[in-house]
Amino acid sequence: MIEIRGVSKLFQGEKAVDDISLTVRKGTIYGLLGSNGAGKTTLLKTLAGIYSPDKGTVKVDGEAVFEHPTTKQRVIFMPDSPYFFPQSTMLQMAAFYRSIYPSWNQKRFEDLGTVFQLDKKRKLSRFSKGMQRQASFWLCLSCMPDVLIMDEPIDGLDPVMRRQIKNILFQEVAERELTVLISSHNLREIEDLCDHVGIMHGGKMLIEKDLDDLKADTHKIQVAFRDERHETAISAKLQILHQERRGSVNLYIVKGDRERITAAFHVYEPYVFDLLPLTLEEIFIYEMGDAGYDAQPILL
Ligand SMILES: Nc1ncnc2c1ncn2[C@@H]1O[C@H](COP(=O)(O)OP(=O)(O)OP(=O)(O)O)[C@@H](O)[C@H]1O
Repeated sequence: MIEIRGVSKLFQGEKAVDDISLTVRKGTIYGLLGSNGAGKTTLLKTLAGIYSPDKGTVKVDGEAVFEHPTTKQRVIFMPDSPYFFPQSTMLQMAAFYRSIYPSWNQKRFEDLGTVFQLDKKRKLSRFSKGMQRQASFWLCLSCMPDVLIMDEPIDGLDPVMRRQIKNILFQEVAERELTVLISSHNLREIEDLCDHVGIMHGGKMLIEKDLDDLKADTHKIQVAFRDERHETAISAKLQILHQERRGSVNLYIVKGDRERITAAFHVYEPYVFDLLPLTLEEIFIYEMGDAGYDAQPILL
Protein backbone atom coordinates (compact mmCIF):
# COMPACT_ATOMS: atom_id res chain seq x y z
CA MET A 1 0.00 0.00 0.00
CA ILE A 2 1.21 3.50 -0.81
CA GLU A 3 0.55 6.23 1.74
CA ILE A 4 1.29 9.85 0.94
CA ARG A 5 0.63 12.17 3.87
CA GLY A 6 0.80 15.98 3.77
CA VAL A 7 3.51 16.01 1.09
CA SER A 8 4.87 19.31 -0.21
CA LYS A 9 7.76 19.79 -2.61
CA LEU A 10 9.26 23.17 -3.38
CA PHE A 11 11.50 24.40 -6.18
CA GLN A 12 13.18 27.77 -5.57
CA GLY A 13 10.63 28.53 -2.88
CA GLU A 14 7.64 27.74 -5.15
CA LYS A 15 5.36 24.88 -4.18
CA ALA A 16 5.19 22.35 -7.03
CA VAL A 17 3.27 19.96 -4.77
CA ASP A 18 1.24 21.49 -1.97
CA ASP A 19 0.15 19.40 1.01
CA ILE A 20 -1.06 16.30 -0.80
CA SER A 21 -2.33 13.18 0.91
CA LEU A 22 -3.46 10.05 -0.84
CA THR A 23 -3.61 6.31 -0.39
CA VAL A 24 -3.21 3.74 -3.14
CA ARG A 25 -4.28 0.24 -2.21
CA LYS A 26 -2.13 -2.73 -3.20
CA GLY A 27 -3.19 -4.32 -6.49
CA THR A 28 -4.98 -1.25 -7.86
CA ILE A 29 -4.35 1.16 -10.72
CA TYR A 30 -4.41 4.85 -9.84
CA GLY A 31 -4.65 7.54 -12.52
CA LEU A 32 -3.20 10.96 -11.86
CA LEU A 33 -4.70 13.68 -14.03
CA GLY A 34 -4.15 17.40 -14.06
CA SER A 35 -3.36 20.57 -15.93
CA ASN A 36 0.11 21.27 -17.32
CA GLY A 37 2.45 22.15 -14.46
CA ALA A 38 -0.02 20.80 -11.89
CA GLY A 39 2.73 18.88 -10.08
CA LYS A 40 2.03 15.32 -11.27
CA THR A 41 5.61 14.46 -12.29
CA THR A 42 6.96 16.03 -9.10
CA LEU A 43 4.55 13.99 -6.99
CA LEU A 44 5.40 10.77 -8.86
CA LYS A 45 9.14 11.40 -8.53
CA THR A 46 8.71 12.06 -4.82
CA LEU A 47 6.78 8.83 -4.51
CA ALA A 48 9.52 6.93 -6.38
CA GLY A 49 12.13 8.28 -3.95
CA ILE A 50 13.87 10.39 -6.62
CA TYR A 51 12.98 13.58 -4.71
CA SER A 52 12.76 13.81 -0.95
CA PRO A 53 9.62 15.63 0.19
CA ASP A 54 10.16 19.03 1.88
CA LYS A 55 7.20 18.26 4.11
CA GLY A 56 5.19 15.12 4.82
CA THR A 57 5.84 11.42 4.34
CA VAL A 58 5.76 8.92 1.49
CA LYS A 59 5.57 5.29 2.50
CA VAL A 60 5.29 1.98 0.65
CA ASP A 61 4.11 -0.83 2.92
CA GLY A 62 4.94 1.32 5.94
CA GLU A 63 8.54 2.17 4.89
CA ALA A 64 9.66 5.66 3.84
CA VAL A 65 10.81 5.35 0.22
CA PHE A 66 13.53 8.01 0.01
CA GLU A 67 15.36 6.74 3.11
CA HIS A 68 15.16 3.00 2.35
CA PRO A 69 17.11 1.74 -0.70
CA THR A 70 15.50 -1.72 -0.36
CA THR A 71 12.02 -0.17 -0.61
CA LYS A 72 13.21 1.94 -3.56
CA GLN A 73 14.25 -1.25 -5.37
CA ARG A 74 10.64 -2.46 -5.27
CA VAL A 75 9.39 0.74 -6.90
CA ILE A 76 10.06 1.47 -10.57
CA PHE A 77 9.63 4.89 -12.12
CA MET A 78 9.13 5.07 -15.87
CA PRO A 79 9.80 8.69 -16.96
CA ASP A 80 7.96 10.44 -19.76
CA SER A 81 11.09 10.28 -21.97
CA PRO A 82 12.81 6.91 -21.69
CA TYR A 83 16.51 7.13 -20.82
CA PHE A 84 19.12 4.61 -21.97
CA PHE A 85 22.89 4.80 -21.76
CA PRO A 86 24.41 6.27 -24.93
CA GLN A 87 25.22 3.62 -27.55
CA SER A 88 23.60 0.87 -25.42
CA THR A 89 21.58 -2.08 -26.72
CA MET A 90 18.60 -3.78 -25.08
CA LEU A 91 20.88 -6.58 -23.87
CA GLN A 92 23.25 -4.08 -22.22
CA MET A 93 20.39 -2.20 -20.56
CA ALA A 94 18.92 -5.50 -19.37
CA ALA A 95 22.30 -6.38 -17.80
CA PHE A 96 22.30 -3.00 -16.03
CA TYR A 97 18.74 -3.39 -14.69
CA ARG A 98 19.60 -6.94 -13.58
CA SER A 99 22.53 -5.59 -11.54
CA ILE A 100 20.38 -2.91 -9.87
CA TYR A 101 17.10 -4.69 -9.19
CA PRO A 102 17.31 -7.94 -7.17
CA SER A 103 13.79 -8.82 -8.31
CA TRP A 104 14.85 -8.92 -12.00
CA ASN A 105 13.37 -12.02 -13.63
CA GLN A 106 15.35 -13.27 -16.64
CA LYS A 107 12.63 -15.72 -17.68
CA ARG A 108 10.09 -12.89 -17.66
CA PHE A 109 12.47 -10.84 -19.81
CA GLU A 110 12.79 -13.71 -22.33
CA ASP A 111 9.01 -14.34 -22.32
CA LEU A 112 8.20 -10.68 -22.91
CA GLY A 113 10.36 -10.89 -26.05
CA THR A 114 7.34 -12.44 -27.78
CA VAL A 115 5.35 -9.24 -27.08
CA PHE A 116 8.06 -6.65 -27.65
CA GLN A 117 9.58 -7.88 -30.87
CA LEU A 118 12.61 -5.61 -30.76
CA ASP A 119 16.14 -6.49 -31.83
CA LYS A 120 17.98 -6.89 -28.51
CA LYS A 121 21.37 -6.30 -30.16
CA ARG A 122 20.47 -3.09 -31.95
CA LYS A 123 21.41 0.28 -30.45
CA LEU A 124 18.41 1.73 -28.62
CA SER A 125 19.22 5.21 -29.94
CA ARG A 126 18.33 3.92 -33.43
CA PHE A 127 14.85 2.87 -32.29
CA SER A 128 11.81 5.00 -33.04
CA LYS A 129 10.07 6.89 -30.19
CA GLY A 130 7.41 4.17 -29.83
CA MET A 131 10.02 1.39 -29.96
CA GLN A 132 12.01 3.11 -27.22
CA ARG A 133 8.83 3.31 -25.17
CA GLN A 134 8.31 -0.43 -25.69
CA ALA A 135 11.92 -1.08 -24.62
CA SER A 136 11.29 0.90 -21.45
CA PHE A 137 8.16 -1.15 -20.66
CA TRP A 138 10.07 -4.37 -21.36
CA LEU A 139 12.84 -3.43 -18.91
CA CYS A 140 10.47 -2.16 -16.18
CA LEU A 141 8.17 -5.20 -16.36
CA SER A 142 11.12 -7.60 -16.26
CA CYS A 143 12.12 -6.10 -12.90
CA MET A 144 8.88 -7.48 -11.40
CA PRO A 145 8.32 -4.34 -9.30
CA ASP A 146 5.74 -4.18 -6.50
CA VAL A 147 4.93 -0.60 -7.52
CA LEU A 148 5.10 0.68 -11.09
CA ILE A 149 4.98 4.45 -11.54
CA MET A 150 4.53 5.69 -15.07
CA ASP A 151 4.66 9.27 -16.29
CA GLU A 152 2.75 9.67 -19.57
CA PRO A 153 3.52 6.10 -20.67
CA ILE A 154 1.13 5.68 -23.58
CA ASP A 155 2.64 8.42 -25.74
CA GLY A 156 3.91 7.14 -29.07
CA LEU A 157 2.58 3.59 -28.77
CA ASP A 158 0.46 2.19 -31.59
CA PRO A 159 -3.06 0.96 -30.72
CA VAL A 160 -2.11 -2.75 -30.83
CA MET A 161 0.82 -2.22 -28.48
CA ARG A 162 -1.36 -0.11 -26.15
CA ARG A 163 -3.81 -2.99 -25.94
CA GLN A 164 -0.98 -5.48 -25.30
CA ILE A 165 0.49 -3.37 -22.54
CA LYS A 166 -2.90 -2.79 -20.93
CA ASN A 167 -3.49 -6.54 -20.91
CA ILE A 168 -0.09 -7.20 -19.32
CA LEU A 169 -0.78 -4.57 -16.64
CA PHE A 170 -4.22 -6.04 -15.86
CA GLN A 171 -2.65 -9.49 -15.63
CA GLU A 172 0.14 -8.29 -13.30
CA VAL A 173 -2.39 -6.54 -11.09
CA ALA A 174 -4.66 -9.57 -10.91
CA GLU A 175 -2.00 -12.25 -10.52
CA ARG A 176 0.59 -10.68 -8.26
CA GLU A 177 -1.11 -7.54 -6.95
CA LEU A 178 1.12 -5.06 -8.75
CA THR A 179 0.24 -1.49 -7.75
CA VAL A 180 0.28 1.00 -10.63
CA LEU A 181 0.34 4.79 -10.63
CA ILE A 182 -0.03 6.42 -13.99
CA SER A 183 -0.13 10.06 -15.00
CA SER A 184 -1.66 10.88 -18.32
CA HIS A 185 -3.45 13.51 -20.34
CA ASN A 186 -5.09 10.74 -22.32
CA LEU A 187 -8.32 10.45 -20.37
CA ARG A 188 -9.74 7.66 -22.55
CA GLU A 189 -6.79 5.48 -21.56
CA ILE A 190 -7.15 6.39 -17.90
CA GLU A 191 -10.86 5.64 -18.04
CA ASP A 192 -10.17 2.14 -19.42
CA LEU A 193 -7.33 1.37 -17.05
CA CYS A 194 -7.81 2.90 -13.63
CA ASP A 195 -9.81 2.02 -10.54
CA HIS A 196 -9.15 5.33 -8.84
CA VAL A 197 -8.32 8.82 -10.11
CA GLY A 198 -6.93 12.03 -8.67
CA ILE A 199 -7.14 15.41 -10.41
CA MET A 200 -4.39 17.93 -9.62
CA HIS A 201 -4.14 21.65 -10.30
CA GLY A 202 -1.63 24.20 -9.02
CA GLY A 203 0.11 21.66 -6.76
CA LYS A 204 -3.14 20.71 -5.01
CA MET A 205 -5.36 17.66 -5.31
CA LEU A 206 -8.75 18.96 -6.46
CA ILE A 207 -10.56 15.69 -6.29
CA GLU A 208 -9.64 12.12 -5.48
CA LYS A 209 -12.10 9.28 -5.92
CA ASP A 210 -12.92 5.80 -7.07
CA LEU A 211 -13.57 6.19 -10.82
CA ASP A 212 -17.04 4.63 -10.61
CA ASP A 213 -17.94 6.88 -7.65
CA LEU A 214 -16.61 9.92 -9.49
CA LYS A 215 -18.81 9.10 -12.46
CA ALA A 216 -21.76 8.36 -10.21
CA ASP A 217 -21.22 11.71 -8.48
CA THR A 218 -21.26 14.05 -11.50
CA HIS A 219 -24.21 14.29 -13.86
CA LYS A 220 -25.16 15.98 -17.09
CA ILE A 221 -28.77 17.12 -17.13
CA GLN A 222 -30.79 18.51 -20.00
CA VAL A 223 -33.86 20.28 -18.76
CA ALA A 224 -36.54 22.67 -19.96
CA PHE A 225 -38.71 24.56 -17.47
CA ARG A 226 -42.08 26.12 -18.08
CA ASP A 227 -41.02 29.16 -16.08
CA GLU A 228 -37.53 30.68 -16.60
CA ARG A 229 -37.37 31.78 -12.93
CA HIS A 230 -36.92 28.13 -12.03
CA GLU A 231 -33.44 28.23 -13.61
CA THR A 232 -32.21 30.60 -10.91
CA ALA A 233 -34.09 28.80 -8.16
CA ILE A 234 -32.48 25.43 -8.97
CA SER A 235 -28.98 26.99 -9.09
CA ALA A 236 -29.28 27.98 -5.46
CA LYS A 237 -30.13 24.43 -4.39
CA LEU A 238 -27.47 22.32 -6.11
CA GLN A 239 -23.72 22.25 -6.66
CA ILE A 240 -23.63 23.27 -10.30
CA LEU A 241 -20.25 23.02 -12.07
CA HIS A 242 -21.49 24.35 -15.38
CA GLN A 243 -24.66 25.71 -16.93
CA GLU A 244 -25.46 26.72 -20.47
CA ARG A 245 -28.55 27.36 -22.52
CA ARG A 246 -29.13 25.52 -25.81
CA GLY A 247 -32.30 26.99 -27.29
CA SER A 248 -35.15 26.28 -24.90
CA VAL A 249 -33.16 23.52 -23.17
CA ASN A 250 -30.72 24.15 -20.33
CA LEU A 251 -27.65 22.01 -19.86
CA TYR A 252 -26.46 21.56 -16.28
CA ILE A 253 -23.39 19.73 -14.96
CA VAL A 254 -24.21 18.97 -11.36
CA LYS A 255 -22.31 17.28 -8.56
CA GLY A 256 -24.07 15.17 -5.98
CA ASP A 257 -26.39 12.28 -5.39
CA ARG A 258 -28.42 11.30 -8.47
CA GLU A 259 -31.70 10.76 -6.57
CA ARG A 260 -31.41 14.06 -4.69
CA ILE A 261 -30.65 15.98 -7.91
CA THR A 262 -33.53 14.34 -9.78
CA ALA A 263 -35.92 15.16 -6.93
CA ALA A 264 -34.72 18.79 -6.80
CA PHE A 265 -35.42 19.30 -10.52
CA HIS A 266 -38.79 17.58 -10.40
CA VAL A 267 -40.10 20.05 -7.83
CA TYR A 268 -40.33 22.52 -10.76
CA GLU A 269 -42.15 20.03 -13.03
CA PRO A 270 -39.87 20.43 -16.09
CA TYR A 271 -41.34 19.36 -19.42
CA VAL A 272 -37.94 18.00 -20.53
CA PHE A 273 -35.64 16.18 -18.11
CA ASP A 274 -32.78 13.88 -19.16
CA LEU A 275 -30.00 12.72 -16.88
CA LEU A 276 -27.02 11.59 -18.99
CA PRO A 277 -23.69 9.92 -18.16
CA LEU A 278 -20.48 11.96 -18.31
CA THR A 279 -17.13 10.86 -19.74
CA LEU A 280 -14.00 11.29 -17.64
CA GLU A 281 -12.89 13.98 -20.09
CA GLU A 282 -16.08 15.97 -19.41
CA ILE A 283 -15.68 15.54 -15.65
CA PHE A 284 -12.06 16.72 -15.92
CA ILE A 285 -12.97 19.80 -17.95
CA TYR A 286 -15.85 20.84 -15.67
CA GLU A 287 -13.86 20.22 -12.46
CA MET A 288 -11.02 22.30 -13.88
CA GLY A 289 -13.49 25.03 -14.83
CA ASP A 290 -14.78 24.99 -11.26
CA ALA A 291 -11.17 25.48 -10.07
CA GLY A 292 -10.85 28.54 -12.33
CA TYR A 293 -8.96 26.76 -15.13
CA ASP A 294 -11.24 26.66 -18.14
CA ALA A 295 -10.85 27.23 -21.85
CA GLN A 296 -11.38 30.88 -22.72
CA PRO A 297 -13.67 31.71 -25.64
CA ILE A 298 -10.97 33.62 -27.47
CA LEU A 299 -10.23 33.70 -31.21
CA LEU A 300 -6.72 34.94 -31.99
N1 LIG B 1 13.46 20.53 -11.49
C1 LIG B 1 12.67 21.59 -11.37
N2 LIG B 1 13.14 22.80 -11.04
C2 LIG B 1 12.33 23.87 -10.89
N3 LIG B 1 11.00 23.84 -11.05
C3 LIG B 1 10.45 22.65 -11.39
C4 LIG B 1 11.25 21.48 -11.56
N4 LIG B 1 10.42 20.44 -11.88
C5 LIG B 1 9.18 20.96 -11.91
N5 LIG B 1 9.19 22.28 -11.61
C6 LIG B 1 8.01 23.16 -11.52
O1 LIG B 1 7.07 22.50 -10.70
C7 LIG B 1 5.75 22.68 -11.22
C8 LIG B 1 5.11 21.32 -11.44
O2 LIG B 1 5.80 20.66 -12.50
P1 LIG B 1 5.51 19.15 -12.89
O3 LIG B 1 6.51 18.75 -13.93
O4 LIG B 1 5.46 18.34 -11.67
O5 LIG B 1 4.04 19.26 -13.52
P2 LIG B 1 3.16 18.22 -14.36
O6 LIG B 1 1.84 18.18 -13.70
O7 LIG B 1 3.89 16.93 -14.50
O8 LIG B 1 3.03 18.96 -15.74
P3 LIG B 1 2.82 18.44 -17.26
O9 LIG B 1 1.44 17.88 -17.37
O10 LIG B 1 2.97 19.69 -18.04
O11 LIG B 1 3.90 17.44 -17.56
C9 LIG B 1 5.89 23.52 -12.48
O12 LIG B 1 5.62 24.87 -12.14
C10 LIG B 1 7.34 23.35 -12.87
O13 LIG B 1 7.83 24.52 -13.50
